[in-house]
Amino acid sequence: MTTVTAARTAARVVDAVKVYGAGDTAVRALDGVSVDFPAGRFTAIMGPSGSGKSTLMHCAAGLDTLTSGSAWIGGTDLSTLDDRRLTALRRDRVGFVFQAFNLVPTLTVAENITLPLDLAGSPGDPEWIDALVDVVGLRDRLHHRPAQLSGGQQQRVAVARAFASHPDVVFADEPTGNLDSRSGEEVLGLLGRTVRHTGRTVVMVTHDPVAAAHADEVVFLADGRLVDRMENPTPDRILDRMKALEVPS
Ligand SMILES: Nc1ncnc2c1ncn2[C@@H]1O[C@H](COP(=O)(O)OP(=O)(O)OP(=O)(O)O)[C@@H](O)[C@H]1O
Repeated sequence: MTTVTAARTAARVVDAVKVYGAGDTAVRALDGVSVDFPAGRFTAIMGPSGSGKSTLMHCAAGLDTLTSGSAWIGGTDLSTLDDRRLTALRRDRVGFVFQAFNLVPTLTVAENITLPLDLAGSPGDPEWIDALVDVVGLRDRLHHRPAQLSGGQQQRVAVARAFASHPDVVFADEPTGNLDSRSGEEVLGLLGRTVRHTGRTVVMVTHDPVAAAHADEVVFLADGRLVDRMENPTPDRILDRMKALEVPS
C-alpha cells in the first residue's frame, strides 16, 4: 500500500480518465479530471446529464476503477490495493448514501445504523454513535423498523449509518432523489450540520441546484472535464452556471 503524509484532503483524483467500452463505441466519461475534496467540507458535484458525475464519484470512492490516473482516499492510492484491501478500505474509511435508502427491513433503526460495524465485527465508538443518533434526530425511533418511518426518516438512518464508522469521507449519490422537497431539505441540512459539527467530509452528486447550494463548494463537470468550482454557492448562481454549461458552444 502506498501512503503519503496525511494531507487535509479527504479524497482526490488526479488526471482521472475513464473510458467505457472500446473501439467505435468507446465513451470517454472522464477526460483528465483532477479534483480534491478537502477534509471537513461538504462538496457537491454538478454538471449536465452524462457529464461524468456518477463516474467520478464511483471512481473516487473505489466502487469502480479508472482507465488511467489515480484516485486517493486520504494518503492511500486506491490502485495499489488488491480487492480484499479495497473492500476493507470502503468498509472502514468510506460511507455511502444512495438515492434508495438501502436499509434492511427486518432490522431496527439502531441495528441498521450499526450494521456496517457489526458486519466488520467492530464495536465502533458508542459515544460517537450515540451523538450521531441525536444529530439525525432519531432517538425516539431507535426500535422502529424502516417500514414504520417516513422516507425522510429512512434517509436520516442511512446518513447515520454512513457516518457510523468515522469514515474519512461520505459519498452521497442523489440522496434526496426519492424525497419530497421538505424531507429533502431536512436531509441536506443534516448532511451540512454533520460536516460542520463533526468535521467529517461529504461529497454529493446532485442534479438539483437547491440541493447543491447546501454544500460549502460546488465543482462543475461538463463532457468529462472539471470546468469550474464555486465557493459559498447559492441556487441562483448555480443555476446560472448550469445554464451556461448546457448551452451548446
Ligand atoms: N457502464 C457504462 N457503460 C458505458 N457507458 C457508460 C457507463 N456508465 C456511464 N456511461 C456513459 O458515461 C458518460 C458519463 O456518465 P455518468 O453516469 O457518469 O454521467 P452523469 O453526469 O452522472 O449523468 P446523469 O446526470 O444523467 O446521471 C455518459 O455518456 C454515459 O452514457
